[in-house]
Amino acid sequence: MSAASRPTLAPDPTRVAPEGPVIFAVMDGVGVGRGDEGDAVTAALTPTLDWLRGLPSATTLAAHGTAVGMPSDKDMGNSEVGHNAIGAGRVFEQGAKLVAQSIASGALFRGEVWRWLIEGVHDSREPLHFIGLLSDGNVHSHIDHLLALLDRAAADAVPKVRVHILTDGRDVPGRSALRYIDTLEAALAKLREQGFDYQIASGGGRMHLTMDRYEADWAMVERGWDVHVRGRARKFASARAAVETLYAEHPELDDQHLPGFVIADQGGVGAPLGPIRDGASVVFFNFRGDRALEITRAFEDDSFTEFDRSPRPKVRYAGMMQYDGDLHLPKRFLTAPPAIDRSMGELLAGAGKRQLAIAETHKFGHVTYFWNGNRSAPFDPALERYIEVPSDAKPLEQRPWMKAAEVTDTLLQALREPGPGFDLVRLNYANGDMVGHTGELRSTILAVEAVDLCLARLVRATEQLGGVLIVTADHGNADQMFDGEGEARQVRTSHSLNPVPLAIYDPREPRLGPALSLPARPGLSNLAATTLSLLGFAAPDDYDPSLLA
Ligand SMILES: O=C(O)[C@H](O)COP(=O)(O)O
Ligand SMILES: [Mn+2]
Ligand SMILES: [Mn+2]
Repeated sequence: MSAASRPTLAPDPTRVAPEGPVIFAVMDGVGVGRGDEGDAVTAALTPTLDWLRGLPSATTLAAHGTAVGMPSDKDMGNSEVGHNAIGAGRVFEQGAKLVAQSIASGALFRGEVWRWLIEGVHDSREPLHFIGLLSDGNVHSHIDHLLALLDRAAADAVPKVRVHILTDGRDVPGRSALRYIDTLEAALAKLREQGFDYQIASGGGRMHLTMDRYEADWAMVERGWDVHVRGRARKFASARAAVETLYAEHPELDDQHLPGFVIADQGGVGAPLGPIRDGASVVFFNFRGDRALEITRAFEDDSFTEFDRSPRPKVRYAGMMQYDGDLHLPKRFLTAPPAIDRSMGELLAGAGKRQLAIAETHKFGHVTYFWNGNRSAPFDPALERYIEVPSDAKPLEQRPWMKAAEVTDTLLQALREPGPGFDLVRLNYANGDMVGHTGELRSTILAVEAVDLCLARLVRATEQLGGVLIVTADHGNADQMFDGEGEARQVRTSHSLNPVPLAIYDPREPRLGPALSLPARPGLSNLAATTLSLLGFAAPDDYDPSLLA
């Protein structure tokens, strides 16, 4: 967009921007729990967070369910919807809801992309393949969407379907894969009774294959290519047999980390059921983009060099959604993504303000792509600097400090460079969330403590630079490491439904933080207007209101 056509921001005459930067720190996955045994945030030694939460400007924010555009308040928050709400200052109906609506209204199946996929396999007699995350987590996908697509494929007389399943264990209980496999198998068996050849063809853990994000580990995607496309992995007679065998052989693994497998005919010793060949149609049925972009590029990108795809099948490929609006990935998609426009990043770029976004690899796209409304490119490269601090590929429960210190080092160095400073810093600490997903309580406590050490450095830098510090989170995770109590207690690897903390530290204020004026249910979507206000601007009228009094 040219500078002339960019939306503009009006000044807020009642506010004076600080001399230094507004530093907006997202502690990923650090919610406000119940202070019980499984609350790693309360258990952690966090003197700085405790002090921040004692400021008059501290409160808690809704970060799940309808407050972030999810279908219902039973839905957890997640990084995508959380950072979208933070960045855009409004609540948009998110992928989970848009796909469900489009299926319910039939719009998805009336669209030309669905018809193109179906026509392709009618002509080629190759299967229609579905690849995606098999659970009801509703973070990246929902099994109900897959079931609806299968029914419709049968109604459209597609004779042969192959499903490639990624087991979850990260947005749902750690070992719950069989539940979803049984549901899927029952639906497939029903369709087979009607004469259709519909089968599960391959699978594996989502954190072992296919669903890498932000190019942290391309080898994961290559493993997925081998399993789904080439049909190369250990063979089993059924997905249930695969998962049961892998559970028994690897007592330490949950569903997210299961090795890849293929289903083969002749009771598991014959040919793999579903390699992807020329003429096939392929639907990646996840709606969320971060972990869908790399496999999408492997299918679509002609100048791809990340690994050797040969022989690369010529297929008709579509995503459940478009995953990146700037890069137009994928080219074809079944549901239009939320039309997130005029995010705070775009408005500030339009106002000539300088922004720095920084995180380690695991969360790099959260402060860039998600924050910008699922666009990866800066609005104005002359005004925006995006810094990725490389993550380790090592098990995070063994290194819960992750790269928090390095992120802070790099940030503080950038803030002390000579020349025009940054007006806004967008920062994410991955620890609470990424280590929370391992289900390891002790490691997660350390993860939260590592973040707290960094917050202390941010507090000092804020004072030295004459800035303002905003500390919050995108959703809970570390705050709830168990489900159930007593005998029924289970490790919880997924996010929580808890609210998240908010504190604004402004050393210029007599009570060290601005007075807040809170709506009935303050949420993440109030933070964009709040941030713009701290920077001396009035937010657009359709933004959810600022929390400053
Ligand atoms: O992708 C993931 O790691 C989980 O499904 C959700 O976690 P996030 O929303 O914090 O990324
Ligand atoms: Mn997150
Ligand atoms: Mn998470």
